[in-house]
Amino acid sequence: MDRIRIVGGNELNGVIPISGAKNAALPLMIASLLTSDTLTLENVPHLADVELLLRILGNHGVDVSVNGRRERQDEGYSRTIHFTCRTIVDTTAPYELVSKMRASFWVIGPLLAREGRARVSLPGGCAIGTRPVDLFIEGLTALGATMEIDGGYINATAPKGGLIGGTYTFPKVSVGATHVMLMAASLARGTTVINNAAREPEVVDLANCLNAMGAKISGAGTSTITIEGVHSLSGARHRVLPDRIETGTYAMAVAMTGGDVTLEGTDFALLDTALEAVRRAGAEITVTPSGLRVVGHGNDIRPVDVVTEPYPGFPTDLQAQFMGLMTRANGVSHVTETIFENRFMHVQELARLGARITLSGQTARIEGVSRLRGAPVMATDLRASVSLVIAGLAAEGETTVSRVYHLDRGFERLEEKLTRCGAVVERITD
Ligand SMILES: CC(=O)N[C@H]1[C@@H](OP(=O)(O)OP(=O)(O)OC[C@H]2O[C@@H](n3ccc(=O)[nH]c3=O)[C@H](O)[C@@H]2O)O[C@H](CO)[C@@H](O)[C@@H]1O
Ligand SMILES: C=C(OP(=O)(O)O)C(=O)O
Repeated sequence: MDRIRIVGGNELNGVIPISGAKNAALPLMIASLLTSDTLTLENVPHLADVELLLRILGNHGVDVSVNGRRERQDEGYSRTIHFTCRTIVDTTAPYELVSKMRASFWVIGPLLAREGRARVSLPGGCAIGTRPVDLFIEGLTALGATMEIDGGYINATAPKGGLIGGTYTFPKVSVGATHVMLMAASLARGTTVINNAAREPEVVDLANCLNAMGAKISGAGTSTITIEGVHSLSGARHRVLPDRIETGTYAMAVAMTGGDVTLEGTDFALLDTALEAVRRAGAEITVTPSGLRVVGHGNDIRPVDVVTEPYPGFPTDLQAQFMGLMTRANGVSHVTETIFENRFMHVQELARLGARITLSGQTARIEGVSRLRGAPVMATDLRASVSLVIAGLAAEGETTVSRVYHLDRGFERLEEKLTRCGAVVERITD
């Protein structure tokens, strides 16, 4: 199993190109199930989750072609992929595939809308929380579907003639269930209104793509989304938006190590709450014509309290990284996690590097230390693993991060991007 070896202590200086967003690419790829025409997605990141979803979509009958053209001649980071699903050949999403990645459950929306039925395995248990699917069941039921659980699967059936527009008010904000409602309601008969919808930029990206395919969605990015169902959707060409979580992660890395890095191809507005927190911690962040410039001062990090919230609040997917940054602050900070009940597994690993963190319920109290020391640590989930990388970059000596497959789910060419900015980071394949 691969490990990442880091020798800490270097500043980061240079340019980091930001990839297309994993969390936008996944629902966009799933939207290809809604049409028999070709959906072309540009800027699709090369990640383990994307590769797995390509397999899952292939299972349903999606024909995939990657045109191989490198959009960045020198880097080859993003790809343009064409998805064509002339007919859905299988409406079952099996346990073996769905249990590996939660987002694959979202195929339930397009399968149900286009074929009138879907049998989709319940997603696997995930380390960061229980992550139930009750909101998907309630939401699709509001569109007239019958939803039954049988042998670990959800059997979803649309009424004769297809899904029917309806009104659904989410009792709790859910990104994935909002994606699924957008896709399902686009092909329903009549108008659907979703209240308390997720407002994440990835939801807006999906709605923009669906509209380019002929859907009639308004209000994406606000809490109330209205979808007028259409009879069919066509193909489209759409560019995946930049990865705000990758952007924030590298901004926090620079704030921690010190240095001067331009994050290319990204947009401050996608994550202003998180970047304001990094500014308050002492880094200078300016908007440039090509993205963002982050200047960090390493040893002069101020303590900042954050609370995770649905967008536009501080993202849970940057909580671990921010905690990593706070381990070296000049004082005490607090990080409160309100989205997932078990998203503090990085705490005990950061402690191996010398961090002083105590947990009380959903709040971590972090007492900044003047230095961290390298150690072997274990990645427990995607964002936790990158928080260990960030801390390792600022620690004295050598850190090895095991279980790197978590990192490969969501960070494209991480070691290459960091090495180009002066870090000592390498992958060790045993
Ligand atoms: C691939 C992808 O885009 N993943 C993101 C997506 O996950 P995902 O879409 O799975 O997260 P949700 O927004 O659905 O989850 C938010 C909260 O709602 C709960 N919930 C959700 C559905 C449901 O039926 N019942 C229920 O109780 C969850 O357990 C969680 O506590 O949004 C999360 C919150 O921003 C991010 O951390 C993930 O990176
Ligand atoms: C939690 C994440 O992904 P997933 O929802 O696929 O588990 C994430 O991207 O941080």
